[in-house]
Order: sequence, then structure tokens, then C-alpha cells
Amino acid sequence: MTTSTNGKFDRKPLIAGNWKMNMDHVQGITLLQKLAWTLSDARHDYSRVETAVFPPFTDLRGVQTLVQGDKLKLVYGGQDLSPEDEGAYTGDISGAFLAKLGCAYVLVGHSERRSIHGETDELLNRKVKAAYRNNLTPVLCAGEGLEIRQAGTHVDHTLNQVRAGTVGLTSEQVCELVVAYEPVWAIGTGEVAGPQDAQEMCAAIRAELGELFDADSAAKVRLLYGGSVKAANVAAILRERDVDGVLVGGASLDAAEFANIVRFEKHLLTA
Ligand SMILES: O=C(CO)COP(=O)(O)O
Repeated sequence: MTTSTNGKFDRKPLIAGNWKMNMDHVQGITLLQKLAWTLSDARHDYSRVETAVFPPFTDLRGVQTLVQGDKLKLVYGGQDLSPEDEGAYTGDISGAFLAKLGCAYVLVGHSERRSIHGETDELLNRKVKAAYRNNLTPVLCAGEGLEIRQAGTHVDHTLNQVRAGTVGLTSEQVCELVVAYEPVWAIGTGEVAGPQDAQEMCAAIRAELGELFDADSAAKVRLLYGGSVKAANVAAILRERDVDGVLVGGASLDAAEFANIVRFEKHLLTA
């Protein structure tokens, strides 16, 4: 990445697969081997796009062994982390443990954690800070539900989540930040937000981060769209100026489909 123009082409596209609670550690290795094989078979230029997977915690040790052993050009991360680094927090996973397993990223505040586990903005801000403290890049997830979208307050709602999640960060930290805009009504539903919807929100998030921090740092933040992304719709989404990548759920469980999403540039001409 260069800092010369601070435009879209300075931000490396990030194609991320969130496996959610799918794939045990044996299935996970098979999926990753298939993915690596598919990408290498197509002589994919790994250097142009960053590919990341977010497997369940129990898969991470096996993923680390495979990625390091076979020198795969993939990075990986956890789907969540504790706001604390160690101690009496039964069932929680420390960011320090994720870092030790070679994780580069960690998801923070996925809508399923917000809704099913009642995670608050205040807690998520502590998790974002725990990620930085442990040299993990947080992927802060934000986005509105259907009622909010229908009421037309989706931009305010999402910006509030981003504001709350980034309280107390330094500009240097913000430069590394990844924010995933995932409208809840588009997750796992087959409903995909239009490219213009994704662009509208990503531009608003970048502008807000520019106000909160500074324009140069905001220009470096990578903004992802998530919600029913597939090989057939990824290129149109990634043509948008402020959309720098995608966070893929269901389609990341199919190696061939996910590989086609990673190779989105190939579909750009026809999008
Ligand atoms: O939640 C998502 C990724 O984090 C999106 O899931 P789907 O791609 O299955 O809609």
C-alpha cells in the first residue's frame, strides 16, 4: 500500500470468509486444502488480493499448521475475542491466544454476536482495543436490521455503531482498521444490498472516520461489504469506490465458489 493518492487502489482488497459455526477441525482442513488447490490451479495472483478465513476456534491450530507447513498465501483470524487477555473468564478466548496461533485478524461485533449474545457497543469497543493490544487487526462489523432500513435511519444507526466501536483509538490504529458493513436483512437471506447501497454506507463510514480522526487515516481504512455475497455479484460490489472487500458467509463454505469470489477481478469486465 502506498500513501500517495489515498484512493481505492492504495487499499488492497480483502476477501474474507466467515465460516461461522460450520466445519469441524477435520472438515476445515479439507475445505482449506481445496481452496488453496483451486486458487493455485488457476495461477491466481495472490499478491493482488488478501484472502482471509475465519474458522471456528477449534479449527485454528490445524489451520495454522496447514498454512505454515504448505506456505499458503492466506491469512486467518478468530470470529470473536475476549475483552480481557487472561484470567477467570470461563469459555472466553483471549486475543493473546489468537495471536499466538498466528491469527492476523479477529471479527468484532458480528451481528450474530450482537443479537444472540447481546454484545453492546461498549463491550465491542473493549474488544477492539483488546485486538490492537494483541497485534490483531479488528474487523469491526456494523449494520442495520430491516426495520431500521425501512425507516430510513440506516446510515445514522450504522455510524453510531462505528463511532462507539472506535472510541479512544489512535489515528495509527485507525489506519489499520477494517470495518465490515453487514446489513442484517441481507445476511443469509439471499437478499443482497445493491452496490449503491454498499457504496452509500461505506462512503458515509469513511467520511465519519475522517471527522473523528483525520482524512488520511480514514482513507487507509478498508471497508468491506457482507450479506449474501456470491461470485455472481461480487464484482459489481467491488467496483464501488469505497468498498474494498467482502465478508462472505455461506458462499465461503464452498471452495470453488469462494475461490471465484477471490478472483473477482476476472469478473470485473462483465459486471
Ligand atoms: O454474515 C455474513 C458474513 O459475516 C454474511 O453471511 P452470508 O454471506 O451467508 O449472507
